[in-house]
Amino acid sequence: MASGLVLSRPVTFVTGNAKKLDEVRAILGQSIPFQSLKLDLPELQGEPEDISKEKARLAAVQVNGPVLVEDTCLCFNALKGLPGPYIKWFLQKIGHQGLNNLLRAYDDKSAYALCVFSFAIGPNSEPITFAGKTPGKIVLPRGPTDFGWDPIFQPDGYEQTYAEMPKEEKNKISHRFRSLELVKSYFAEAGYAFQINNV
Ligand SMILES: O=P(O)(O)OP(=O)(O)OP(=O)(O)OC[C@H]1O[C@@H](n2cnc3c(O)ncnc32)[C@H](O)[C@@H]1O
Ligand SMILES: [Mg+2]
Repeated sequence: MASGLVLSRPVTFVTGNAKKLDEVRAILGQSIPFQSLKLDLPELQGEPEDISKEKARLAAVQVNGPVLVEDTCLCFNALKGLPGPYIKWFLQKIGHQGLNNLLRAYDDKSAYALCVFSFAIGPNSEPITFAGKTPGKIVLPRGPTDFGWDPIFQPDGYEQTYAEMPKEEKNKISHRFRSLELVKSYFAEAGYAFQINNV
């Protein structure tokens, strides 16, 4: 077997969010074999990369093996990147309308979606991060409301919000897709393979 990133177990993608898992499955296809585990990991406060890395460390301890996690932010330029990693709580408390209201005092409605994947080989390894970004703007909600802030995010160059787009279209341009492109290149360059009986 060629040397490289040879793991004794497949990677486990750990998330508490079923919609993320659906997208990761659709985007990765057969390119990286993985299993999933539903766990709501505690999250640090701070910079997106640090939050994502810490999630990976905690996940690797729980799984005791190789893990992928991600943390997703929605960043308003007028608010210097906030709500950013705290978007989940803002969305839960004030909803789509409240998020629009936050920007009423500003002409600048531009924003970006940021997804930071982290990969850790195991509980004792330093996680590696992969950040994907999609620029856009915050609009009044349009489209189905089944996934987070999709109805209020309209990516640059599109007339539709993420929620209004066919899933395949979102998955070609999304923050998650862009981050996963980097993950895929990393695994391809590292010569990823997993061998059940090795190690
Ligand atoms: O277990 P984890 O993976 O942390 O799942 P989570 O739902 O807690 O996710 P985050 O901590 O990354 O918080 C991101 C918030 O943004 C939402 N979200 C994530 N990706 C999204 C996307 O592509 N479109 C719309 N909303 C999204 C998600 O539902 C959360 O409310
Ligand atoms: Mg979370």
